[in-house]
Amino acid sequence: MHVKQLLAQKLIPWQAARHLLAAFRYYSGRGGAIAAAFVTAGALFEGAGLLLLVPIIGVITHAEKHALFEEWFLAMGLNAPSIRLALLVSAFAAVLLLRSVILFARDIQLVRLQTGFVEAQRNQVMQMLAMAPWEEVAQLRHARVMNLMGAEMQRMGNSLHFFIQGCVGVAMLIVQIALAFLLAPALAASAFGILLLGGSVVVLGQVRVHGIGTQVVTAGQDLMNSANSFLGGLKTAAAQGAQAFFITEFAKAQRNVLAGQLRFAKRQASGRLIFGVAAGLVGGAIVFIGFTFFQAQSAVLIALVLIFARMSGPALQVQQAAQNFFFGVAGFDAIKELSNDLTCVKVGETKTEKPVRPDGAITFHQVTFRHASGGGVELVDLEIQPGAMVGISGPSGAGKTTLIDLLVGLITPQHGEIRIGGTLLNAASWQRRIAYVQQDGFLFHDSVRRNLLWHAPDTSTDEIMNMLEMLGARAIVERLPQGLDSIIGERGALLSGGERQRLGLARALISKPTLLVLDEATNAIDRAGEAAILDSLAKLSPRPTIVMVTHREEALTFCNQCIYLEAGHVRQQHI
Ligand SMILES: Nc1ncnc2c1ncn2[C@@H]1O[C@H](COP(=O)(O)OP(=O)(O)OP(=O)(O)O)[C@@H](O)[C@H]1O
Repeated sequence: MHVKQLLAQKLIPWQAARHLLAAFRYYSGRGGAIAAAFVTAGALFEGAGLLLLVPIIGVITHAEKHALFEEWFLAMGLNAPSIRLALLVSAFAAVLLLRSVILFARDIQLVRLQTGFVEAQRNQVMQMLAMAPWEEVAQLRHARVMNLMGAEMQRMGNSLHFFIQGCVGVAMLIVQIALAFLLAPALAASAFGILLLGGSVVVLGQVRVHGIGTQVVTAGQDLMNSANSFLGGLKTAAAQGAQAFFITEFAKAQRNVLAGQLRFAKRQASGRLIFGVAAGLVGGAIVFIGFTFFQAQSAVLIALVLIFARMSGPALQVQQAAQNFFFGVAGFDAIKELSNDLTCVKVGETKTEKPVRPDGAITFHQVTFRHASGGGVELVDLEIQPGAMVGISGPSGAGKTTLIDLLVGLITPQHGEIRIGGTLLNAASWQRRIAYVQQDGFLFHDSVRRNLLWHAPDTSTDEIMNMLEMLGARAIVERLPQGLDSIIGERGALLSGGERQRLGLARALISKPTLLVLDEATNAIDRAGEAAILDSLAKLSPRPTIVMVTHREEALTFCNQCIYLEAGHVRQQHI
């Protein structure tokens, strides 16, 4: 009834566990078979060591001889106890040595598999995120991804670690049980009867921890979200003296994580307590039942007590492993959930495409794209000639960014079509010729040089400096302590907004794009500076096609095609 109830209520996540183990088996392949061989060998050597204890105790206590070894000793003509003991102890030491070597190799192989699997999962998620359609990625909470890549991956790794430990424990138990039956079948059977009865109830009651695991996943995401918001809004909060809000939010999220972890730790500790008590009771029961009902030989009785005492280790290991495994499976659930939310595109599907050379015009024919919110663009007709400088303007929410996203292939038209030189836009090949600069740029915590060469690693220092000169950024870089090799902080935090935008533009131009897209990419630069940059862009020869979104009238004077959008429709177009 108890088991049925657990299955019906899905308190134990069998399916998630099966998925995790299937993924692990697929990953580990031959390495898994090697690990299994080590685990088995380790358990067998452990058993061999225990088995040797019986004659050793027999010789030491001058007790009854055990038939298993006695026949062998007689056949070899070995009768002196000291010789027998020397032989047995040497064999015991050799077995222990071999066992230690096997356990060493086993542990290394298991850690290799476990960490390798986590690494493979991380790479897979990264690839999934990088290749998924932009509309889907745009909806993801960053905190969810960060929490998944850090804490949940770690927990999934732990879950596997404990699964492996559980397998090791089971292998040890099987050998020890076999040994107990070999030595005294009837006595071992009665001891196991007691053990199985109590053990199954305890184990099933104790592994119901998946709910706690899921609670910790949610709490972890909240914690990460809180930390993200804190870092993002720190300057605003500091300027307004509102840091207390972030601190309270963070503390609340942290309390939830701790509460989940504490609940789990309590469950674990109670499991250990129950096992401690049970182990003592079983040991006592063996001695009592063995002596009273089975008149067991003392050497066998001592060996059995030793075996059972040793079994409590692996048995506890199995129980705790099951708990930790199901607790950590929630981490794998979170990864699966993310992959369900994203459309998977294989890397191979895109890499083979040749970059498109848009010798002809870019044409939009009756293009419509509506976001889930209802905003977007509708029935847009456009033609952009190669080398044109196009300005897109319109009020906030008019659909300018949506139009740009369609142009660069981040989203696909729900109606109508976009053609490049007469061929339907193929995002994978088209995007390799595009440089896209946003308002807030995309600078990472690294040197100026590495930020600029992100897309064109072979560019020479001279070329970089010329480009910076053209964009009025040479002096900015020369002022920095290590010039091009100066670190510019997280998202370029050590530079001004205008300086960041100039570097963003430099990076775009260094990649020599066919289409340069500027989404309010110069709005933080003073008007004179912006005019100088746009003038330089207009004079580029050969000039890429430039499409820029801007709110500034002056910027539009540099364009030879202006598109005015309103409520998702092209209202005016001047060529
Ligand atoms: N990912 C999205 N999901 C849902 N709605 C969106 C999404 N992106 C944009 N929208 C909505 O679509 C409309 C057009 O947005 P878009 O970003 O294209 O406007 P915009 O002209 O670039 O505005 P702004 O000048 O303020 O940047 C807006 O109403 C916006 O709320």
